[in-house]
Formats: sequence, C-alpha cells, structure tokens
Amino acid sequence: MPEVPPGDARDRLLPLLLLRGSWWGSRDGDEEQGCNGVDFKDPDWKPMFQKEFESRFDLPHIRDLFPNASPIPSTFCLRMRTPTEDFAGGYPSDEKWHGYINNNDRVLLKVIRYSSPTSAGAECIDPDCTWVEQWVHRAGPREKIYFQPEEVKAAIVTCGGLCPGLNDVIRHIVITLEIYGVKKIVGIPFGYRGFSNEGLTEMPLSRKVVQNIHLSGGSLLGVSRGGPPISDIVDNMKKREINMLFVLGGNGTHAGANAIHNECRKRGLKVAVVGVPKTIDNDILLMDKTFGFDTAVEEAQRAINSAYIEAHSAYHGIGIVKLMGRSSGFIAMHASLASGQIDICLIPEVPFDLHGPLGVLRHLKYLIETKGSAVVCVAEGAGQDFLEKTNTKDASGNIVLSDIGVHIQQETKKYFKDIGIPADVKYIDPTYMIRACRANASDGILCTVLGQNAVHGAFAGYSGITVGICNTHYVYFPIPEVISYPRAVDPNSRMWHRCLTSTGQPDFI
Ligand SMILES: Nc1ncnc2c1ncn2[C@@H]1O[C@H](COP(=O)(O)OP(=O)(O)O)[C@@H](O)[C@H]1O
Ligand SMILES: O=P(O)(O)OC[C@H]1O[C@](O)(COP(=O)(O)O)[C@@H](O)[C@@H]1O
Repeated sequence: MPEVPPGDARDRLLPLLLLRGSWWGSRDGDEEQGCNGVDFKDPDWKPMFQKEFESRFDLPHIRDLFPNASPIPSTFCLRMRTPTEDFAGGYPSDEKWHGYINNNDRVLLKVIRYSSPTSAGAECIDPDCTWVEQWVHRAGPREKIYFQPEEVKAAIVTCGGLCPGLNDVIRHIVITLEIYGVKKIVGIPFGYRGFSNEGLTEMPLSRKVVQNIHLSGGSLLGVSRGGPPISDIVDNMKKREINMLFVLGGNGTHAGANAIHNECRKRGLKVAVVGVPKTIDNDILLMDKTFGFDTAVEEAQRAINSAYIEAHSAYHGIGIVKLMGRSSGFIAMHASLASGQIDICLIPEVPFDLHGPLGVLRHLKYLIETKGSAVVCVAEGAGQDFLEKTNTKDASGNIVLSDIGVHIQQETKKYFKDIGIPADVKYIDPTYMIRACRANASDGILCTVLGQNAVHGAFAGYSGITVGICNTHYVYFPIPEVISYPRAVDPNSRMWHRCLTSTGQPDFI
C-alpha cells in the first residue's frame, strides 16, 4: 500500500480503516476483503453498528471568493426543448428526465457492507466494518448559474499523454457551452505549453469545428508535457480574458489545474477551472474508471491475441506483451482478465522474483513442459527493481522507466538457453497503439457525459473541481481528493485475486 501523503482527507480515515482491516478508501474499486476472522463468541466482542465518520467532499465555489455574487436562472433546460414548444408554460412533470440537479443531491461512495457468518450460521454485519460514509456531489445542470453566458470566454486544454476520447470530451464541452449560449470558445494548443509565449495561437471552436472530431483518435488541440509556471499561465489567461477553463489530463494536469484555480483565487479573479480526468492508466482516485481506459484494454486484446497465436504456433513458444502503466497495473490486469489468454500477469503493485525456485522463469519452464507454450503480460512499471535506474525525467517531471519488457525477453531467452530447453520467445510492445485510437462505444458515452457535466459544473460556479463517475453515478470532486497519490491495484482485492484465478499463476516471491 502506498504511503498516503499528509493533508489527504483519507489521512484521517486511514488509521481507523487499517485498524479494522477494511481499507476501501479508493483503491481498485472492488475490495471485498472478507471478515477478518472475527470471534463472535469472544465475551469482549461488541458490535459497533454505527456510523463512525462522514465526509462530504464540499466543493470550492465562486461564492467563497465573491460572497455577494448573485446567481441567475439557467436557461439550459429551456434551450434543450424544441423551439416550437411554449417556454412560458414551465416544465411538464414528465420532462424531469433532463431537469436540473439539486445542489444538495449526493452520491454515496461505498456501497458494500461486509457481513460474517455467525456461529449459528446466520449472516450478520461484520463488526469490524462500521460504516464510514463519504458523499459526493451529484453532477449535472443547476437551476441557478454564476456566469452570464455572453460574458464567458471558455478555453479547453488537453495535457499529458494521448488518451482515446479526448476529442469526444472536447466536442461535448463545446456543444454544451453553445447550448448555454456561450459564443467565445477557444482551444489552447499543445497543453499548458499553449499558455506560454511561444507563438502558439488559440483555436476558435464551435459546433461546426468539432462536429466530427470524435471520429478520430488523438486530440484536435494537441498535447504536451511540461509548460510554463502557473503564474505565467494565469497571466496569459488574464490577457486572453479566459474566465472558464476546462482542463483534460491526468494526475499531473490536475495538480496544475488546482494550482491555476488557487492562483486565480489569490488574484481575486472570477474564473472557473474544471478538470476532466484523462488517463488510460485509470490511476485517478475514487472513480469507477477514467475515460480511455476501456478502449485501451480493448485495444490491448489485439496484441495479446497476436502473442497468443505466435506462442501457440511455435514449438515451445513464449509470447511477452508489455502494456502501459507507469505506477498502476490496471491495464495489464484488466487486459489479462478480458483475454483469458494470459498465463502470467506482472504489475507494479505486486513484487515478483524473476529467478529462483519461485520466480517467473521457473514457472515459464513449468508451463512449457506442461502446456507447450505461455503468454506473459507485463505492465511497464513492473519489476523496475531489476533494472538500472535511468535517473532521467520527462518534461513534466515523471521518471523515465527502463524497459521491463525487453529485460524479461532477454532473461527468458538466456534462462532457457542455460537449461538447454529450446524456447521461441516473441516480444510485442503495442505501447502507443492502445492509446492513439478512437474511443470505443463505452468510452464514447463516458466522454459525452463528462464533457457535459464539466460545463454544468463551471456554470454552477464551482472551480477547482473535476468530474467523474462513482458507483455508476456522475459526480463532482474537489481536485485534491482525487490526486493525492496515484490510484493503484490492491494486491488483496477481489479483482487481483480474480486475475490470479484466471491466469493460474502462483506468487512469484
Ligand atoms: N505538480 C504539478 N503542478 C503543476 N503542474 C503540473 C504538476 N505535475 C505536472 N504538471 C503539468 O501537467 C501537465 C501534464 O502532466 P503529466 O504528468 O505529463 O501528465 P498527466 O496529467 O497525464 O499525469 C504538464 O504540462 C505538467 O507540466
Ligand atoms: O511516452 P509518453 O507520451 O510519455 O507516455 C507514456 C506514459 O503514458 C501513460 O500511459 C499515461 O500517461 P498519462 O498519465 O500522461 O496519460 C503512462 O503509463 C506512460 O508511462
């Protein structure tokens, strides 16, 4: 389990949760942990069926800075109706489906309550699992808005690495802004870099411009890592009169978005900064998933299937596939689960030995002897301890990792040569192919809703927030809550155990 940095809300929860062996704060979303061997006959045992903690994730709002800011009625839902209808008549009750969301609507984060069998065989609520409630704001259009649409200049920026669905989100932000009546919408080219003075000009956006952009992958606006200091970004925004900023990116981008939000507050600027979490790695806390992840997992199937065919067609064939995942193994785990063709899945969160009686290579020998072939899926951040550190960082400050895929390929070849067993090792690295593609249908829907909700959040007056999906409901989070550390696969989670069941691999340590 990674250390939780100070200042995180889960800080306060963690000792309690660890004590109870029921950490569920936001790991891989499926963490039924069992009931911790509670002895119900113990005379000291007392059930604690009470709520121990409640947190509500209050959202920063324009009103915090401008207490006298008076909201205006939104016309969003009115505009959604056909022009032939009589707007004056109010809403017929059967049209509630695209009505406004109440500011106090919340979504409950944790939906499982654990139970244990009693000595009499009945089920009872696990006493170690008193409930800890975390409520998040429901996303969607509000009846009162804090920006006059005609006074808005909205900007969209896409940062970090590519991710399927970026264009879908851009498209829906633009379309929704236009429905609110916003006329000035621009795209900032090449991530935060576009806010520097490098002669990069903003791109005017409209429904016409974005109409078909979701049909191709990548980002209409371009992406980049690195960029100017936050104060320069805010200077630049002020110069361009941007008062609504939509930031599409991962953990780093959101750290930047939050810093921009704080800098705007410090300067007393009425600016809404809203994030849309993007990452194929799925490493953002508290969300069911981030957009692009599903598509990446689906694309990874092609590489895995090729590795499987190669391995099974060769005499003693071994296919190795390396998938992205700097610090989180979600792509590798889900792709392995989805394909059903993987014998060994290696992720950064689970340490393993390569050599030795319990190591990966010894198991590969067993697979070759028993099945005649094997397929390995390895996440790029796995097994970095075996490799020499590069000590280099990319423009955003992320450590550049050494290539674990190539290392395993070389070690496998050497191992089989040394033990005198022929092995035909094939290495496939589909790295950029799984993210430089168009979003699949499920990501397309997610992007649509996230893009729409980002605009609703900004008009509602929230800033320093991000949109997401939690327990299948769409919500708003304060940015710091979702980026205090990268979300990771919990090696004790049901999902990782399911993956082990599917691959049939032992512990390699
Ligand atoms: N802690 C931070 N504070 C402010 N900006 C950051 C921070 N970390 C990264 N950034 C900026 O966010 C952008 C994207 O970050 P990066 O780590 O490359 O991708 P991602 O957002 O996908 O994690 C870069 O332009 C980078 O300079
Ligand atoms: O080669 P690039 O563009 O730096 O991207 C590689 C990185 O992209 C990722 O898949 C996701 O990165 P982001 O968080 O920037 O989207 C990482 O796992 C990987 O290390």
